[in-house]
Amino acid sequence: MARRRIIAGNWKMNMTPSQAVELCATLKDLVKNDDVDVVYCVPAIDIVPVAEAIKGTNVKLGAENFYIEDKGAFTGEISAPMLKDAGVEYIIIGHSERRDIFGENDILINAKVKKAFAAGLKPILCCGESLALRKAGTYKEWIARQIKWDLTDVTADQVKELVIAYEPIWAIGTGETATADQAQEVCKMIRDVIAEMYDAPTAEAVRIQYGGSMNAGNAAELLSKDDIDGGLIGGAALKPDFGKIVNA
Ligand SMILES: O=C[C@H](O)COP(=O)(O)O
Repeated sequence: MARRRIIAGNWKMNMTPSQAVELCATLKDLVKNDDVDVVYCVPAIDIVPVAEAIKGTNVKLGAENFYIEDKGAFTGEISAPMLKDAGVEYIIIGHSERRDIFGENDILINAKVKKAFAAGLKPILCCGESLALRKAGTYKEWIARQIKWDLTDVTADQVKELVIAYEPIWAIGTGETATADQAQEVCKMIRDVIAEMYDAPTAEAVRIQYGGSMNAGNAAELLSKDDIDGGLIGGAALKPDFGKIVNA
C-alpha cells in the first residue's frame, strides 16, 4: 500500500507572530506539492496568524503541545477543543524536549494521544533514544517500550491515522543525522512493533517519519527508504530549504 508522505516542520519556540506570517509568505510557493502532506507545527501564539496566512494553500496546521482537559483552571495551558476551533489538524505529542525538559512521562503522553484522537486531532507521536542508549545497544528495546506504553488502549483504526516520528535524541539540532540505514532500521522495527500490537494492515497504514537534523542535503536519501514516510523537521523548517525537503 502506498502511504502518503508527510513533511512536517516543528518550529519549536521560534518565530514571533509577525515573523511567522513572513515565513509563511517566504515558503508559500516553495512548498507547493499536492503529492505530500505539508504541515507547519507552530507555537501556540502563532496558531491564529498562521491559520490565516496559509488559507488557500496546500499547507496544513499543526500545534506543538496541549493539555488533556477541555477547559478549566490549568494556567498556561491550551486544550484540544481550542486547537480544533483555531483550525489545527495535527498535534505533536511526546517530543523528547517535552519528555526531558518538561518531565512528560508515558502515562501523560498516552493520555494525550487518546485525547487528541477523541478531539479529532491527528497525533504525531515522537519516540527515540538518547546517545547513551544508542551506545549501549539497547535502543530498539527502549523505543518498542515507548511505543507500547504510548499506544495503550489506542485502537487499530486510530493507529491507521497516526503519524509516528522516530527522532534519535543525539541527532536533534546537532547536525549529526542518523544514516539512512540507521533510520530505516528503527522505522522498520517500529512498523514491526505495530504489526505485533495490532495487525499487518494497521502496520502498513501507519506513517512513520524520521526527525533529527534532516535537511535539503540528506532528505532525498532518507526518504528513499521503504519505511520512512516523511520527516519531522526542526531547524531546516525555518528556512527556504524546507521547500527542498518537501520536494525531495
Ligand atoms: O521535531 C523536530 C526535531 O526535533 C528535529 O529537529 P532538527 O531538525 O533541528 O534536528
